[in-house]
Amino acid sequence: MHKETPKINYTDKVIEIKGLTKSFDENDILRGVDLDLYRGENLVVLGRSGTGKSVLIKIISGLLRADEGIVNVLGQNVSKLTPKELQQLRLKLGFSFQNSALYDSMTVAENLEFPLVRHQTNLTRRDINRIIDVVLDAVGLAQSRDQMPSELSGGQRKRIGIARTLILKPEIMLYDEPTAGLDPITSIEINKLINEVQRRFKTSSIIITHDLTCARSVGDRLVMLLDGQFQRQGTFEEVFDTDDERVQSFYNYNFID
Ligand SMILES: Nc1ncnc2c1ncn2[C@@H]1O[C@H](COP(=O)(O)OP(=O)(O)OP(=O)(O)O)[C@@H](O)[C@H]1O
Repeated sequence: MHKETPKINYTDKVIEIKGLTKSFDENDILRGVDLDLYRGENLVVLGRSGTGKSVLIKIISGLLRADEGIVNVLGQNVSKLTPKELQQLRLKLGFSFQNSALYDSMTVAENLEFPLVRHQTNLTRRDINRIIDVVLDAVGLAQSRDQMPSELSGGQRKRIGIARTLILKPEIMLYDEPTAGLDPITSIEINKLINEVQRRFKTSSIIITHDLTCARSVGDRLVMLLDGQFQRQGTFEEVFDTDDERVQSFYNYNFID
């Protein structure tokens, strides 16, 4: 599947990382990472298990501190922010994580309302309903407003999780393994949704995935973390057009059942 060409502003960096290092005890995980995310772009981050992809996302969102290097997010140096400033910045980041579970005792609409009224206290009931309708429509689940999470399929729950993230209008979306645990057809629907979110909400996104079908269908650009650095980057074809065995084995592994 080829995506429509999105509007990407290659002069406007929403994330800029230079020389980032991070170790845990003797374990050097990130060894001088440079990375840019441009406004409007879907950037796919590939890498084997344990290479530090989640650590990178945690550093971007200020949950972990870098040892060295500069991490600028929406023009702010993350390591220099006060806890309050960091909290403000995090509101502009939307997290779609595997474990971002819905509240089982609340309807879909109540699940969506929860973060909204927590962070925006001046909304009327009519505003809240309108915003819920917009995000439900965006994820194609307008009819599920009053359903309970237990009545939804895995793919539908994933969609509602994304809707709940979109409700605060994030500038940057961070997707961690968006298709993990989903069947191939549902995965394709989620890939389409990621592209739809990019187009409709003008978000810039980092998508961490091992799923090469996902990588190919959502990524405007791909980077691969190898031995603590981004050593391959470009389109899907550019990243995999190499004799580097580490890259080839990553590719081949994906297509072995
Ligand atoms: N808080 C921590 N303390 C100590 N070690 C950590 C901590 N967080 C991560 N690590 C280590 O850093 C390495 C990279 O972890 P990370 O979770 O970023 O991998 P990943 O690339 O996201 O893997 P996966 O694809 O399996 O999710 C692992 O060896 C992990 O054990």
